[in-house]
Formats: sequence, structure tokens, C-alpha cells
Amino acid sequence: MSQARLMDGTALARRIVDEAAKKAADLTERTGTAPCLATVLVGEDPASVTYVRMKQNRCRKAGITSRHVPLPADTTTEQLVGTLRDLSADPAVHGILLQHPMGPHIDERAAFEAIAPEKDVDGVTFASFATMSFGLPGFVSCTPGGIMRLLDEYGVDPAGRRAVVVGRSAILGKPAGMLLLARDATVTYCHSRTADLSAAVREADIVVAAVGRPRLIRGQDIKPGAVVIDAGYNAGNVGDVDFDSAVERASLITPVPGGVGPMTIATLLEQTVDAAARQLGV
Ligand SMILES: Nc1nc2c(c(=O)[nH]1)N[C@@H](CN(C=O)c1ccc(C(=O)N[C@@H](CCC(=O)O)C(=O)O)cc1)CN2
Repeated sequence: MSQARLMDGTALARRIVDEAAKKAADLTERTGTAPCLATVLVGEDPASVTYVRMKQNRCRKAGITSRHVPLPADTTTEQLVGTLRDLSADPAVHGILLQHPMGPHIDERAAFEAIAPEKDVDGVTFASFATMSFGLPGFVSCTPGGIMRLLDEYGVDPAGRRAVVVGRSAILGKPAGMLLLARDATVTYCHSRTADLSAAVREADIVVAAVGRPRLIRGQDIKPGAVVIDAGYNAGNVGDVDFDSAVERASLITPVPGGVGPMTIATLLEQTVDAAARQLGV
């Protein structure tokens, strides 16, 4: 079998960001207010610092203001919830991003739920999960939303296909599976307690790897012709899929870097501009 075609997230993300930048400029001209994203970071985890910086840089280039709120690592859930409620009530802020992961002492769900649904541009609240799961308009979780855009861009219709999602995190695996289900895929979730991961993956027409275990998914388990989406973020820009072996079996595959990652940030920017437009009444 020939090698898989690469799904170029960098190129698609660039187009989405260019479009968001045009909308941001138009909005700023019409209202005198630029879209504003608040970025909240608890602690100084080096990867999280990098991701937040990347988001701020892309915002700046797209004409979106960002307001950074760094909090010490020992911030309590109550203090974090207070900060997020303040940002939710601040009319100058249109979108809120709470960088994940936070320290184990933080009640992550309580924090996410302190974000006003109309500012939940990262798609992390229960309200966003519900609209996403029913395929209704609303904010999607950014990486899963980016994955669906990539599938559409490369002509992959999930309807009737068997999709296997490896991972069940609140911001990645779970919403990715729900978005695929909303598009009529037959979805199986695999996780740390799955008895035979290889057997499940071998059945998949679409594999979404979102577990944070470097090169966990090997080419030998990929069904020939499957679509492979690698949403794993591991140190050193290594994905959850063993690319070199998977590329020999898949029909389409996302690289790391240059696949799902850029789509995450593009989706965030796009949703921030949409949130601002709605809040500014345009
Ligand atoms: N609140 C959130 N937290 C986290 C999310 C999220 O969507 N919301 N996702 C990940 C990390 N992440 C964004 O936060 C992220 C990771 C990677 C990239 C990216 O573009 N990576 C590039 C490579 C970057 C490099 O060269 O260093 C790529 O894949 O091409 C963007 C966003 C966890 N936390």
C-alpha cells in the first residue's frame, strides 16, 4: 500500500486565522472595540507557558487583544473561581481561556463552570459540551473542533464509519467522540481500563489518539486505509501515534507537529472573534 496523505493543519489553520483576522478588523472598525481574550494560567508549567504564549502571539497578529492573568501555583479553587467570575462579568473581556492542566489541588470542573457560557471560547463548560454533543450551535472544545475541520477539509465524512477515540479527557477525548457521534459515526472510546486496545483500534476507520502516551498507537494496529488523527501532546513534539509505521497503513494522517496543534489555536481565535461579535451586538 502507498503512504498516507498528510493532513496539513498548518495550512488550514492559517486560512482560518486569516479569516478571523479580517472579521476582527471589521468588528474593531464598526464598534471601536477589538475582540479580547483573557488567558488564565495557574503556575508555571513550561509547556503551558509556551502554549499560552503561542495563543497570545497569534491573537496579536490577528488583531485580538489578550489580557494575561498569571496566578501562582498555590492558587486555591476558590480564588481561581473568583478570578474567572470577575472576568466573566467584565464587559471588556469577550473570551476566557483557562489553560489546562492545573495543579491536582484544583477542582477543575468548578473552575471551568465559573466561565460564563457566552465567553467559553475554549468549549470547556457543561453548557458547551451539551450543545456540542447535540450538534447545536455553540462553542466547541478547540482541539476536537479543529479535528472535525480537518476531516471536512480532506473530505472524510464520519457518517457510518467506525471511529475509535483513545482517551477520555474532558477537553479532548470525550468531546472528540461526541462531535463524531453528532456526525453519525459509530464511536468507541478506549482508555486505561480498555482490555484490548489493539483489537479496538484494528476495527477503526477513523482513529483519534488523544491520550498523551508517546507513540502508543502502532502501525500494525491501523486498519489499512484508515484515517489517523494524532491529537497527542507529548514532550519533544511527539504524538500518540508511531508516525513512521502508521503512515504505511493509513490513507490520511495528521503529522506532529503541523497537524492538530495549529488547528487548536485557530479554533480558539475564530471562536473569540465570534464571541466578541455576539457580545458587541454585530
Ligand atoms: N485550556 C486548554 N488547555 C489545553 C488545550 C486546550 O485546547 N485548551 N490543548 C493542549 C495544549 N495546547 C493548547 O493549549 C496546544 C498544544 C500544541 C499546539 C501546537 O500548535 N503545537 C504545534 C507545535 C508547537 C511547537 O513547535 O512547539 C504543532 O502541533 O504543530 C497548540 C496548542 C493542552 N492544554
